[in-house]
Amino acid sequence: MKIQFYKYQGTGNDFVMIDNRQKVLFKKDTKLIKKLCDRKFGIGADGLILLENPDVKGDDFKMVYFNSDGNESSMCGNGGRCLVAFARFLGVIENEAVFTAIDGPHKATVKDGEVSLQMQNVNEIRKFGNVSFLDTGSPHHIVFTKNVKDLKVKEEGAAIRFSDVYVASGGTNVNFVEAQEDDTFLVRTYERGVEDETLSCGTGVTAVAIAANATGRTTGSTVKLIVPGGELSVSFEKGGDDDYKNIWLTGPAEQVFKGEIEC
Ligand SMILES: N[C@H](CCC[C@H](N)C(=O)O)C(=O)O
Repeated sequence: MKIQFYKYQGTGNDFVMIDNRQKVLFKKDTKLIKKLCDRKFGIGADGLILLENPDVKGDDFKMVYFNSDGNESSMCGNGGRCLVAFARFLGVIENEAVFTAIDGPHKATVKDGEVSLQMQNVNEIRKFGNVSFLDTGSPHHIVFTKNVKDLKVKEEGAAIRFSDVYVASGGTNVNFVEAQEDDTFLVRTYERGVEDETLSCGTGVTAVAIAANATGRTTGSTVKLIVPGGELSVSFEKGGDDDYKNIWLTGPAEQVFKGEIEC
């Protein structure tokens, strides 16, 4: 069977995109999805995303996300932004989208080559000294530290991701953060399900921006995140303590190439 695919990347977080409105791909085929994401034996990507017909009235489409280990996973912020760009390329939307992903409904807008994605509200943030933990559609352990550029992210991230604290609940993503200015942070991320450092993590930088505000490390409601793959921004409204809504993740999302693969 030949499958047509498109390759997208958002600040270096890269994805195989498939228009699955005609049900070309069998979702439970973990082995196939893992192979398609393999950087030597397949197309190569951090994840694979299906654009599907909407289940919810009023939606433009549905998002189904798989990590490169082949397993369906929680929300992908950069992937959601790339999916909106893909839907626009296919003519499914113009410059606005409403869709449903595993973590619920999302709105998105496309403007000046950037995609802004509304993320789920946050109302629970656990804080222990320089560590925070919160879920922005995916779980994120955040370490505020120094000299982030010298860290062994894969090693140190895996140790936390597979620690007793998290392993029973399915693990977590791990973000190492260094303040640059009041409203700017450097972030490097170890991603669950990729089991390596990725060049960017959308739900991760969203979690970092909110944790920075919730712990008083930034006073603004728009935060710039510098990741190895580029720059993203996160804006939000703060209600009461640890109560954040109207959260938007903004950044580039580009088509790299398209292809066909026999599988
Ligand atoms: N690896 C994450 C999902 C993708 C998150 C990331 N690619 C993003 O942009 O949010 C997890 O299993 O929790």
